[in-house]
Amino acid sequence: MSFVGRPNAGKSTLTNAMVGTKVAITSDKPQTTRTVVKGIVHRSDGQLILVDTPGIHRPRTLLGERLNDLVEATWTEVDVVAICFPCNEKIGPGDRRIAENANKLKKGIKRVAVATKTDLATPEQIGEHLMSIQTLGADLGIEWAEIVPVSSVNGDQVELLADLLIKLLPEGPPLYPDGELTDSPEEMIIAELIREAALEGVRDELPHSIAVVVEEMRLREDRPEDKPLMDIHAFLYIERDSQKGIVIGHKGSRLKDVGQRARLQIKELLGMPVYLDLHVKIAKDWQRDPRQLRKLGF
Ligand SMILES: Nc1nc2c(ncn2[C@@H]2O[C@H](COP(=O)(O)OP(=O)(O)OP(=O)(O)O)[C@@H](O)[C@H]2O)c(=O)[nH]1
Repeated sequence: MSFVGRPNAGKSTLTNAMVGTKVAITSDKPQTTRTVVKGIVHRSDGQLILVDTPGIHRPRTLLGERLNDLVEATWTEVDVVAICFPCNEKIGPGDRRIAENANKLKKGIKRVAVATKTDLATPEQIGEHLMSIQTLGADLGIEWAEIVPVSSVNGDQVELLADLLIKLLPEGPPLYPDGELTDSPEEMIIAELIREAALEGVRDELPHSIAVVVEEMRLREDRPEDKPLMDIHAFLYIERDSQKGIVIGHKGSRLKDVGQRARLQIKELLGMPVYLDLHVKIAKDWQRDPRQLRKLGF
């Protein structure tokens, strides 16, 4: 199944809350998610495969177009599409467009509405929000299989959502081995963790300009077996020379801080200490350049 919704609706946070571990990075900047991440929830009554997708938006760059295409391609592969409508924001034209698109999907796909971020709204606001979702469904002729309010931050109703979603899935053999929580390669998760750390505290256009690629990752040689160390070399790409100063900070302080925060997360992921070598590079206007996009994995 797949969570969809406009940027910042809380899709990645909900994916992580359901999987119980961080498989997708999150931030308060819209359009953080750039890849399709699969999170797997293992339960006694079934396996729920969550496909976290980039938020749908009006594309302004080639990257934006590619991301929208990716989402629409995902929609054809799933059994359930759950549209996220954050409770702290009114339902707007963006939500409507997404719901309309979801409605064009093939007949068998079930539609679920998830009212996210309930912790940010009063019970009255949540009530009104649920009514608006109902009305939107009626307007567009969408039959919601469920409408579920949740909070990923305090965990409210997250378990219930998993119960309801599993019931909507067709019966079949498990698709992933027990214990596997994501299908993303380790290098990709690591690059994402670095990007997440780099997004903290940057503003305006800069969050969109940042891309991270892990160039090399290998166990340090000559280490005792019980004291492994992973060497990781990564590049943090930006689009313009003028962005360099902000990312690196005074005497490299900001980059150092980003590296430190990312390193702790990577250490937790890999279960071993990590040496992270992080360099900043310029890939001029990469969001609009097909060649650069390819190089960066889009
Ligand atoms: N208070 C509260 N904040 C939430 C909740 N879920 C998500 N957020 C916050 O909302 C922001 C966006 O969350 P994401 O999960 O990154 O949203 P997304 O829909 O994946 O966003 P894109 O990647 O931009 O498409 C982050 O700052 C989250 O911490 C929630 O249940 N409660």
